[in-house]
Amino acid sequence: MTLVIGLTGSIATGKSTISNMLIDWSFPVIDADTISREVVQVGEEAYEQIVATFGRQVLQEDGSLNREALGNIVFQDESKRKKLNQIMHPKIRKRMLERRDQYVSNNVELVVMDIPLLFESDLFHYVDKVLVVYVDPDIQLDRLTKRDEISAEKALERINAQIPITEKKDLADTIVNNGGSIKESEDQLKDILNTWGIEV
Ligand SMILES: CC(C)(COP(=O)(O)OP(=O)(O)OC[C@H]1O[C@@H](n2cnc3c(N)ncnc32)[C@H](O)[C@@H]1O)[C@@H](O)C(=O)NCCC(=O)NCCS
Ligand SMILES: Nc1ncnc2c1ncn2[C@@H]1O[C@H](COP(=O)(O)OP(=O)(O)OP(=O)(O)O)[C@@H](O)[C@H]1O
Repeated sequence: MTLVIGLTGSIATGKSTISNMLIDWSFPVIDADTISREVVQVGEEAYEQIVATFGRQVLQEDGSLNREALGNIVFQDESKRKKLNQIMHPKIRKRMLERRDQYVSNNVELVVMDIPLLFESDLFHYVDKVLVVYVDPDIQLDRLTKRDEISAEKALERINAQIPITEKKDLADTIVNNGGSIKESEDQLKDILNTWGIEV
């Protein structure tokens, strides 16, 4: 039996930091952000639909997607974000589930699905356990502005495009509180996996 863990959080709470630990321990991680980049490669169906919907203003000179330009549009306008989600989410979900099913049919012990919008997109049905990477909202804002070198205003646009991390915390099977040191988070993660019968 494969245990399927849904790893989530909100923007900049530390999902990648935690998923990198799992990758270092050789557990398979299926990353929604990586897949969201695959499905918009030039010539893919989602790419064509994005150009048809948002116009060539969201392309770079070489024709590839200008992520910053598209981000500036969709994080300022919920109806445009919904349009983008309608184009991309079914395709991201399909690829993620195909990869999950491959791991399950190979009977691996554990597979992790790293999905920022696990709750927003109702994807928690596809996993056995939900692990939320939590930090207090003030730390989230501080880390996001520093990591992406953006203003608090821009950071809040992105934060407010998701369910608040304080609410996700209550929906989780368990949380890693990533407000302390990386080592403290790693210790919490090891304990959680051990509780779920996975040796690290
Ligand atoms: C708008 C885009 C082009 C901006 O690209 P950019 O490189 O700046 O950001 P990146 O993709 O690395 O996402 C960073 C974080 O933003 C948040 N985020 C991304 N898309 C969304 C969204 N539609 N709604 C809410 N939050 C989002 C997530 O926390 C994600 O981890 C891109 O985020 C995108 O294509 N989004 C739609 C697909 C999607 O929902 N991806 C999220 C994972 S399923
Ligand atoms: N425990 C920690 N202490 C200090 N800084 C941290 C800690 N964990 C993560 N960070 C930093 O906080 C920022 C956000 O972390 P990370 O990129 O892992 O978040 P994320 O949830 O994957 O973000 P996104 O939703 O954008 O994909 C990064 O700059 C990271 O280096």
